Amino acid sequence: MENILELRNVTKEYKNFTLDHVSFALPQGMIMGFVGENGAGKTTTIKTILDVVKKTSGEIYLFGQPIEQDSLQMHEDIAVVYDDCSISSFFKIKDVERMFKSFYKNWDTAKFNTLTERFELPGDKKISAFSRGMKMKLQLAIALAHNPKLLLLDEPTSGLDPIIRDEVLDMFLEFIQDETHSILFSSHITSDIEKIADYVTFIHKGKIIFCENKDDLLSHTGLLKIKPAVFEQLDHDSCIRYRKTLDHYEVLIKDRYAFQKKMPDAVIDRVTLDDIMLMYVKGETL
Ligand SMILES: Nc1ncnc2c1ncn2[C@@H]1O[C@H](COP(=O)(O)OP(=O)(O)OP(=O)(O)O)[C@@H](O)[C@H]1O
Repeated sequence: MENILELRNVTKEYKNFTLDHVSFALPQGMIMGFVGENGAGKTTTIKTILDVVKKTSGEIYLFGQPIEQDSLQMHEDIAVVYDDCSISSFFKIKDVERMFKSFYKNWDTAKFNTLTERFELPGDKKISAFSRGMKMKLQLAIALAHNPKLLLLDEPTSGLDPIIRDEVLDMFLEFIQDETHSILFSSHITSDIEKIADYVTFIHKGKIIFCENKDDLLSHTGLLKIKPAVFEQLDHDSCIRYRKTLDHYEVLIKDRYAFQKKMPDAVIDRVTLDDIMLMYVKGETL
């Protein structure tokens, strides 16, 4: 399987923040969820891929080729959606259509119209009168209407109500159906990532903590609650992080099936992405 996007040791140094040797690969036909707390470096990573932010060092490969500096802003095969809408607030939908039609060779007016209708975006209002959710839907319609191969989405579902969010997630799944399209999307709504992502990449303070197959991650990782006496005897290799509460310990277990064999009586709970992130950020290593 080819990688549609690959970052190798990408670094960006700001005064008070460093994107620190970020490496991960997104295979063709896959969706990668990009998670991390506020200020972890998700937007900076996405902007670095697009060369909107100049990387300090490292390599980025798109469609198997190293990216050419300054050539990406209007790349036909890439669409970007940021969490803030930069389209002129004086425009109406027909102006947006006219502008993007002139930018993109592969622009599909029929698709754009179908999407704006599906999203119930009003043709008679200026963008300035659009709600946050409406602006997000407009950006998604633009992104999908120029038939890109790679979608880079920064918080694409924030501000959308649950019904539209569900519809948008289904559209993302439709988008990758032919196995030649891929999506990298950052989100704080981890249930969205659990629902549609094939891979999860977790960034913390500018460093990649893991990039894993989502199903493997969620099925193998487990949460163990134990008394202090049992905690003292734990095999360190099985544990990722632990937290001490008033009367017991919570331990994030790397492979709950292997661990269960070693401790058949242990009760190991399934975890969510939120549990995993919380333990990595707040927990301690053994
Ligand atoms: N132009 C800039 N100059 C200096 N520092 C910056 C600049 N842009 C971003 N940063 C810093 O880089 C860090 C990472 O920011 P970034 O926006 O990438 O985080 P994020 O993971 O997308 O956060 P959020 O989830 O809140 O959107 C922050 O500390 C931010 O202040």
